[in-house]
Amino acid sequence: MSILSFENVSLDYGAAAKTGKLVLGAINLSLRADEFVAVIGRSGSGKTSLLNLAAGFIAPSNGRIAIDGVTIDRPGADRAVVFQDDALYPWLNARDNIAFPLALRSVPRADRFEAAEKLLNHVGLPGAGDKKIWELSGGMRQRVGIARALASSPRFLLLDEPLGALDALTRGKMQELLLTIWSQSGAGVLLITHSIEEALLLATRVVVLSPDPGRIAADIPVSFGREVLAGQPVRTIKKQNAFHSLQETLTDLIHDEQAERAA
Ligand SMILES: Nc1ncnc2c1ncn2[C@@H]1O[C@H](COP(=O)(O)OP(=O)(O)OP(=O)(O)O)[C@@H](O)[C@H]1O
Repeated sequence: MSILSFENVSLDYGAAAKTGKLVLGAINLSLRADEFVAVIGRSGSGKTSLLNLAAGFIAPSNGRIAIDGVTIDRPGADRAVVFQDDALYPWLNARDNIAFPLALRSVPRADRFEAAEKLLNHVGLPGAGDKKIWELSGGMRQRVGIARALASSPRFLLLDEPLGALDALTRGKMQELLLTIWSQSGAGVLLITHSIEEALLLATRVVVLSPDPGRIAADIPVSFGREVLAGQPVRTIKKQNAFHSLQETLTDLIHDEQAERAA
């Protein structure tokens, strides 16, 4: 089983940032390919920076990020990224957006078409392949973005607030889709979210980043996502005492000075 690891990783954005400020300090974190890790933390605590490091978009100032012991120094097909802004190509229809990573790998057109159709079904958009991007709702666009991320069969899905711009109802449906995809794809998930509730509902571990410099204040195993996958209604899960109590703990860790004390 693949493991994505941050080994003593620190980050400053160097002279270009003109602050010289350490954004992340000595992060040690491992993500197995059967885990769903949600990262929460105050604005500016370094969540997106952490994800960009895992994606290989930026390099650490110290330490290293590795998959199965091999250092990551660039983006790769083994890691797929989905952002809040779907970043789809407006000149391509839904099917060709999904098939794009396969076209880059010179997969024959008929095979790309077939794979994209399967992925459209998988994300709940059967028959939508010919749709133009501007014909799709925000939720549908994120579904296409997730399908495109899955097209390269990544070992890790790196999700930066992918549901942040969606209305509550759509977000709820998409949360369940993310869980299903995680359980079926065999890819590990690293999810950045501002929603404590979302982190608790989806993740197998919730990591709290505290700021200045960003460091891990808590790393808490949770299991509500498995209850969702087993068909337990989300509203029932959210009523559990255990859910409330973890919600409070995480809120305190993020908003109180406890984060600093716990580090
Ligand atoms: N490209 C960059 N150049 C310089 N500084 C940056 C850059 N990107 C982020 N920063 C700084 O790094 C710190 C952490 O930013 P980051 O976006 O990783 O935090 P975040 O926790 O994701 O924040 P938010 O929740 O607001 O999205 C901030 O102080 C930010 O200003």
